[in-house]
Amino acid sequence: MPIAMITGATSGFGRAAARRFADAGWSLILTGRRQERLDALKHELAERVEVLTLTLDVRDAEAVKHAVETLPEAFRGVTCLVNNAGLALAPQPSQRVDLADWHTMIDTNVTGLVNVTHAMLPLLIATGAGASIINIGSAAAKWPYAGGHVYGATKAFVEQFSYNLRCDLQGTGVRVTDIAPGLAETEFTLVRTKGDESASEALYQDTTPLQSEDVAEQIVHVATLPAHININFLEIMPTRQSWSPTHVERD
Ligand SMILES: NC(=O)C1=CN([C@@H]2O[C@H](COP(=O)(O)OP(=O)(O)OC[C@H]3O[C@@H](n4cnc5c(N)ncnc54)[C@H](OP(=O)(O)O)[C@@H]3O)[C@@H](O)[C@H]2O)C=CC1
Ligand SMILES: O=CCS(=O)(=O)O
Repeated sequence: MPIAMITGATSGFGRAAARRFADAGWSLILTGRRQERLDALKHELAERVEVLTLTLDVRDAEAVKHAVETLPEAFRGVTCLVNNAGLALAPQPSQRVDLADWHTMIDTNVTGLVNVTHAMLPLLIATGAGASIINIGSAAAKWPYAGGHVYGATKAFVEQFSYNLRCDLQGTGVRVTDIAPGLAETEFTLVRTKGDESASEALYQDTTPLQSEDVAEQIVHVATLPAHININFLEIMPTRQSWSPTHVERD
């Protein structure tokens, strides 16, 4: 059976992708910091598929390296790495942001993603044809908005890193895709606002955001394409989201 390793499997897209991969019969390596959520997901899925959970903070390069190096033999033949763990913080304008929040986004969305990718490359290259790395970027990589500051910039990194990685991996059979969702209803806004449930509810109210399952469906679709096909970039928005005009300041 093919194996998917998913970072950030305790919530949102990552958890939905775990369920969707399980529907397709894939074995799973599920990671995140919240052990109890990993346990619950393993309990849910382990009757159907093989599941290994790793309590892991992607920002900790040594811990990531050690976890990958000590993967049990049965889980080393990874077919798909889903680099999904990530977050936004500080929805306020740059001039009112705590520097620590910018660092946390960079440490997670950029450093964490490269930590996991670097550790996993030998395994994915050993798998070869049909293997893939799916990086979860964001529409915020391309479309600026007030309060997007470092978050959008980290996702622009994810997009360009994905393309550059593709160049290096040419000839190995390993594919690379940046999936860039727009507005999606997960715990994302609760994290961004540090627990403001009313702000989270207000953002998704009276519209039709993407759901985790919509993004999970695309992740599994990309991972299960024939080995000769590489989707480079896949931006997904709700039908009810499009682009705003630029803002003009007036007296
Ligand atoms: N929702 C949206 O509108 C969009 C989200 N995205 C991106 O999708 C990805 C998933 O977000 P989403 O599902 O929406 O949000 P959630 O908050 O629901 O899930 C985020 C996941 O990331 C994990 N995570 C966060 N920090 C770390 C860390 N340091 N180490 C390990 N795992 C971590 C969390 O696990 P735990 O806390 O247990 O560690 C959790 O499982 C993110 O990269 C996000 O930027 C992109 C576009 C749109
Ligand atoms: O990546 C998340 C989507 S948005 O909140 O930046 O639009």
